[in-house]
Amino acid sequence: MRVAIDQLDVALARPDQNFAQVAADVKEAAKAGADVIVIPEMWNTGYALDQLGDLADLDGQRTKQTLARLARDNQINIVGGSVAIKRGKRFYNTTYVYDRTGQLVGDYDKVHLFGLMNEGEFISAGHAPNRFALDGVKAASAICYDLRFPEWLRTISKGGSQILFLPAQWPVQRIDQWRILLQARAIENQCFVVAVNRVGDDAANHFGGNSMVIDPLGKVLFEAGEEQGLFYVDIDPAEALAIRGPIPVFNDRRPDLYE
Ligand SMILES: O=C(O)CCC(=O)C(=O)O
Repeated sequence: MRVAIDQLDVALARPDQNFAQVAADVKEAAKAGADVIVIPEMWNTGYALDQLGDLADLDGQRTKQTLARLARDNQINIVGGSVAIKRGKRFYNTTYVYDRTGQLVGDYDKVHLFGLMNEGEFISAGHAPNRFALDGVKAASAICYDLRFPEWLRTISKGGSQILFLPAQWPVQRIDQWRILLQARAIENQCFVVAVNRVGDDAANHFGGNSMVIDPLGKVLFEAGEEQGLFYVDIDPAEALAIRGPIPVFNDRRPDLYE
């Protein structure tokens, strides 16, 4: 499976510019033979939280139409990062996943909201996991701060997930924690981790990229630098299944003791 990492710079409060960038990147990734492209967190608006009333995507309609068409026209699976949407009277930080036929196969509202960026004052939390399959490969996804909650990533990885996708806007000053947490989640859940962070700045933060692909033994297969770009990594998702035989941590769990 060829994974395209779309380490883009999100233009704050400029959805039109960001939609154009994502469309160009999806087309380029498909031309390069990628099977799936992964986009960062909140790529439509950035963390323009106080402007969501004007900027959030109503029911995710624009995002869903755009990603469905891009997936189908370019025959590529899309893990659509996340976007700011409005549903009813509330705002959410939401992922949409499309397969290469243009079918919506997964959606997810970020479960753990990040107080340090005042996210919970503006956005409502989700309650449900996002598990899906792309080309027959089982996968799950979460968003940014969710990474700090091993219980949640264990929960969503149950059921044989071979890849965990994690779109993010993770500031540069905590990038050392990002690396260690991503490796730990890969090892403990015996799955590939594909984590895609943005680059650039908003009013409060500098984002350093460092998007990563990690194998189920915790080995770093790829780590980007700070530059904006599309990066490609080939992985074999069957490796996640192979290592579960000798060390069957999912079977050896003792939920009677800790759940
Ligand atoms: O946990 C962190 O350090 C970063 C989290 C974050 O930036 C987010 O969830 O948007």
